[in-house]
Amino acid sequence: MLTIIADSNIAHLHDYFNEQTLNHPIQVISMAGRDITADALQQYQPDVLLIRSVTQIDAKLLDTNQSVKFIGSATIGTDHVNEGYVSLRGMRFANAAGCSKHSVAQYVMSAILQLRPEYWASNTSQSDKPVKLGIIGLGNIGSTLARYALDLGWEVLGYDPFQSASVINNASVDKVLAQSDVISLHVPLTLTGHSELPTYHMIDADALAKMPSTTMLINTSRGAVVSEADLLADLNQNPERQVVLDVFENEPTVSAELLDKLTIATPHIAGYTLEGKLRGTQMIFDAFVRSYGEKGADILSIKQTDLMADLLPANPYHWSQLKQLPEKLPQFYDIKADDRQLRDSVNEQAGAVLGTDFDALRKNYTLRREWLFD
Ligand SMILES: NC(=O)C1=CN([C@@H]2O[C@H](COP(=O)(O)OP(=O)(O)OC[C@H]3O[C@@H](n4cnc5c(N)ncnc54)[C@H](O)[C@@H]3O)[C@@H](O)[C@H]2O)C=CC1
Ligand SMILES: O=C(O)C(=O)[C@H](O)COP(=O)(O)O
Repeated sequence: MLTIIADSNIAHLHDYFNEQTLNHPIQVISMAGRDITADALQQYQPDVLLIRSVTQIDAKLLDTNQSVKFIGSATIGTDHVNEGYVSLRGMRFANAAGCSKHSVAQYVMSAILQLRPEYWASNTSQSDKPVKLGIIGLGNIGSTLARYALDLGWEVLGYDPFQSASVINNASVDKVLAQSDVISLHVPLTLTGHSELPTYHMIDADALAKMPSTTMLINTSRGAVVSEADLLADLNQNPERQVVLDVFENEPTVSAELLDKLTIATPHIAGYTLEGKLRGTQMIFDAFVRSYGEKGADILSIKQTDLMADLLPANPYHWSQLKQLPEKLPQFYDIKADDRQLRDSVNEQAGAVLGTDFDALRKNYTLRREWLFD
């Protein structure tokens, strides 16, 4: 019997991980990601952990455990996982790189075009001053976002010191900060000692001072990439600055003082489309199958399966159609509705959105559809 502990927010968990798909006796225990603790591991002795971003994988969770062999995170980000520790313990780890890259890029485009609809027409062929979109981090999401921007004829100013120079990786960080109309952050959260150029607080008072107050800032990466204290000070000085946050430094708690000053704020749902979440599950399922396959039939005999196509209903959302009819944007994605829900969740007494309410918004989120980029 194979025992799996899984975050109950993993989309279609039981469609993927069951005795038919795995051709093996299993028990799947699903629980809130924050409840996957050392005590839970002690109680169930799982072979496999399937998590999302809210479960910290570290010595505190695993030091006393000897049963876990595979950990799969159905997320792009891995800052919640101490990969060095996992590897030292001989456990295998997989994430879902790129799973929601279009979803996040579409969230960013929705935010920009909702706030500045005139940008639909502001392209290199129709204007001598096209929109300049600054992108920091040009991996899966940043480079996908660049494709949407270039498709609208915008200019991309991109900065990623770990990628080769290219048509989109074409600027210094200072140039991105000083010359962009909009800056969107797509870096992993990295800390001093773990990266040559850590991203923790990369947007601080110095960086904000380099950005004209007309520059919009969008953060969908991780909250701590932006210093919230410095952002608050900047917004007090430049109340006209438009700031869009999907992630927060003290997540799942969000300060009402900051929320009041943001133009759009959403509860970490930029990647929450049906496709984005399902792809995340498919990717960790595939990694699990590969991982156990390598260990040979003595552990499991697993049938390969690709359920995603079967589980997805027909998709009526085409980027090419939206470009023809920009007024349909709220039907494609009504970002303001997500913003309202977060603001309605403020607990006035606490002066904040409480963690439990933030988590509930995410758990009960109606997954959007990812537009077809054709
Ligand atoms: N809000 C949401 O719902 C979601 C948020 N995310 C976040 O977005 C992040 C980025 O995702 P991907 O693009 O798929 O990751 P990725 O790993 O494909 O790309 C990240 C890029 O950032 C670059 N980078 C690293 N340090 C940098 C620095 N100091 N300055 C500039 N660039 C730097 C890397 O070279 C890499 O090319 C994830 O790590 C995750 O934290 C991901 C999915 C959904
Ligand atoms: O993939 C990532 O990285 C993300 O930020 C996820 O979309 C976050 O979703 P949860 O794992 O917190 O459900």
